[in-house]
Amino acid sequence: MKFYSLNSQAQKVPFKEAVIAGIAPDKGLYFPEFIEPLPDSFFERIEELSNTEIAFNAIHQFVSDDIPNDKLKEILTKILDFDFPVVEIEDNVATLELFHGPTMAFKDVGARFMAHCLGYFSEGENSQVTVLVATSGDTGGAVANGFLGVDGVKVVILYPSGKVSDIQERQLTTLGQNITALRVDGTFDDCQKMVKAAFLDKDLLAHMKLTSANSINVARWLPQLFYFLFAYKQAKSKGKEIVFSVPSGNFGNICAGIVAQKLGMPVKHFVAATNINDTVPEFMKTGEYRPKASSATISNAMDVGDPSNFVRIRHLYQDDFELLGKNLSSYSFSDAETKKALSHIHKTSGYLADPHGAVGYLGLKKYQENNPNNYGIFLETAHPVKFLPVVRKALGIVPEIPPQIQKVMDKEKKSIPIKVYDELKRYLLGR
Ligand SMILES: N[C@@H](CCOP(=O)(O)O)C(=O)O
Repeated sequence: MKFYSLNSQAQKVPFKEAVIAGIAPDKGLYFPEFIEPLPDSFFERIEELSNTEIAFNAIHQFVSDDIPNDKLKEILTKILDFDFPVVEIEDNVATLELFHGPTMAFKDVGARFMAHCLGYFSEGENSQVTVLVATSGDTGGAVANGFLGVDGVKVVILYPSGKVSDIQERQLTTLGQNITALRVDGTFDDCQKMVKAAFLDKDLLAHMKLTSANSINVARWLPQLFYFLFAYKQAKSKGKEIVFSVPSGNFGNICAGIVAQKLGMPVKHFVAATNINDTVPEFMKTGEYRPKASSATISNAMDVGDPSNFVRIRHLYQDDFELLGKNLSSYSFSDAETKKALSHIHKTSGYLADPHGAVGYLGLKKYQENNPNNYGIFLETAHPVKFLPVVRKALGIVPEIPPQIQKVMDKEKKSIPIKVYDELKRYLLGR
């Protein structure tokens, strides 16, 4: 298996090279040269398989021989050491909880997988790699946790000042060691632009090896497809067609879900639910992709105006707008609607959702208005405690702080303020 750049399909590279580079030399996102469907028997007996076995079957073709099978299984066992339960909320509405990992957000699996891959690839090598990552909230903490203390790796996290929750900020600014946080005076898109500018900067690249730990990196992106398979394993016995509603910001998670479908997993439809940062819902209405500056919302991890992975989704449908529309719907919701949904879900089912999950719920309900009788699963991408003030205000409830979060609560936040790309470059070059 090789990966090609979405900007030019000429030069193909193996998994290892794609992971180490993060992004292709022509700045395109890497994409697998084929997606081989898994045998029917895999889906027939998925309920008998462990999560590690499911993940191994799904990811093996992409990793090929770059990591030996035993090592790959060992990595998967380590990173999948928590639960991914599907919880029923209403008739035909359930949620897939992806927040039981160390930083309580769905990024934990991909971040830890990538950290282990890089760790394996750099074994016995005496080189240093700098992992650059832009975050609108959850990626930063997961990457900081996943890469903490990994030899030969320095992590630099860029986050938009004042636009992530207090707990998210603590998760990415308090660990120290090989992790540094840069507090950017701007939006997530500004952070993401600076990271991409660094990959284009020949002068910088002459001095250091850089890679990305955002979902543009295939080792961060692809493991997210496991979630959809784990959900299918739990929901299959319902005997109903499944609709997945995915709260979406940078669109890596939903794109991985579509890869799971390409692997042969039965899915009726995908819903990409966004907050008011509605670049994709607008595209699905008009066929025109018009990125815009992101606006701050209470579901801040989705405050993205130019989602990196949407280009991969378009590629999966050969840029055929009609074909895409048959499999994917996209709706956007305001903060007022999100708060109302948080409260509605809690009142009617007792379930405590987070603002991102609430947007996913709204997307699913909207789809089900015209498409009843399917079984809908919306993804709960982060634990509600990460958005304490929002949940407290909307529901008057203070969720109990789990130990994973408690351990960062009293630590001192440390970050370096920056405004423009030159400041990032100077920091990276130690000038
Ligand atoms: N929602 C993200 C934004 C970056 O997404 P990624 O999946 O590409 O890392 C966040 O929480 O930072």
